[in-house]
Amino acid sequence: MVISMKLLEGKKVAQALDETMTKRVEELKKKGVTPGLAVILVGDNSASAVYVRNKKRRAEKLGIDFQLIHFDATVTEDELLKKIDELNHDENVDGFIVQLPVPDHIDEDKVIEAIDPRKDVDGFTPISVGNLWIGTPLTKPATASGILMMLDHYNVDLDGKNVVIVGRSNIVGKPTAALMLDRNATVTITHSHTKNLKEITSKADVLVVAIGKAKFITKEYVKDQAIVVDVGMDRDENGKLCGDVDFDDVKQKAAMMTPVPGGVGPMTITALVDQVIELAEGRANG
Ligand SMILES: Nc1nc(=O)c2c([nH]1)NC[C@@H]1CN(c3ccc(C(=O)N[C@@H](CCC(=O)O)C(=O)O)cc3)C=[N+]21
Repeated sequence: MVISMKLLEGKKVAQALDETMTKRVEELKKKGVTPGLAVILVGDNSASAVYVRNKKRRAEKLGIDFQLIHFDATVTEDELLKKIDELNHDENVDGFIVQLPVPDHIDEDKVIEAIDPRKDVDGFTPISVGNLWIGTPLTKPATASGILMMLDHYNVDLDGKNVVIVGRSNIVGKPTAALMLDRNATVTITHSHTKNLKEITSKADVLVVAIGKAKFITKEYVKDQAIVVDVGMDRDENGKLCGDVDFDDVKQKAAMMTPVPGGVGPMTITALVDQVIELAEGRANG
């Protein structure tokens, strides 16, 4: 059997987009503005540490001023809120994020609500979410935005397409639905209580999977010649990084697919730094 599936290589797309973003940063620096990104990391979740390291590497490669604020897992909610208030008022920080998850003794909603929506480069505050859904986004959640940037790069037209999203999280499923609706796709969000999941996913022209279950999606879930976007960051039975999609099984059927790693992950970071540069451009233009 000949497999003609096209790989959606997020890593390569990210590298290509880095070139234009580097030029934008250079232009800003000529105007005396250096884009600033800060990341607050609480505790030492090893996956978070890897993601944050990747963000730092990409930001610095582009000439963005990157600041990591690393708190011990025992930090109090008040100390964290104080730091957020400081960053809200720091003129050199165009945007910042609080890397999730935060430890259980900290109220995640309270922390997110404390972020100034104008600096919310994650797009997680209630104001940001509201603006996203009425079609006037201030900022866009990075993973959702990164997926769109990647599909655009490969000229995937979403207009009128049947999109099925597996997973209803605030950080991936819901914002991806909002952005794809805006592109005139017909969007269905499925989740752990969905009945007959296979029947629904196998009608998808574009299937986006963000459930955090290693290799859950096998070819029975996928329509012939579908486009499959895998947001999972899981570990397989050998401890190796893999996605929510059983890549080797599904590749016989899909027209296009993202690998893990090297797919959505690098695009998430691209979307984040793009957002920071955009805010800095707003600052430079008064
Ligand atoms: N406030 C907040 N904002 C986020 O955007 C956010 C977050 N919290 N918490 C966790 C998720 C996850 N996330 C990833 C970022 C980069 C990779 C990434 O670089 N992945 C590489 C490989 C990573 C590895 O080697 O483990 C790849 O797919 O090729 C993955 C996942 C951002 N998230």
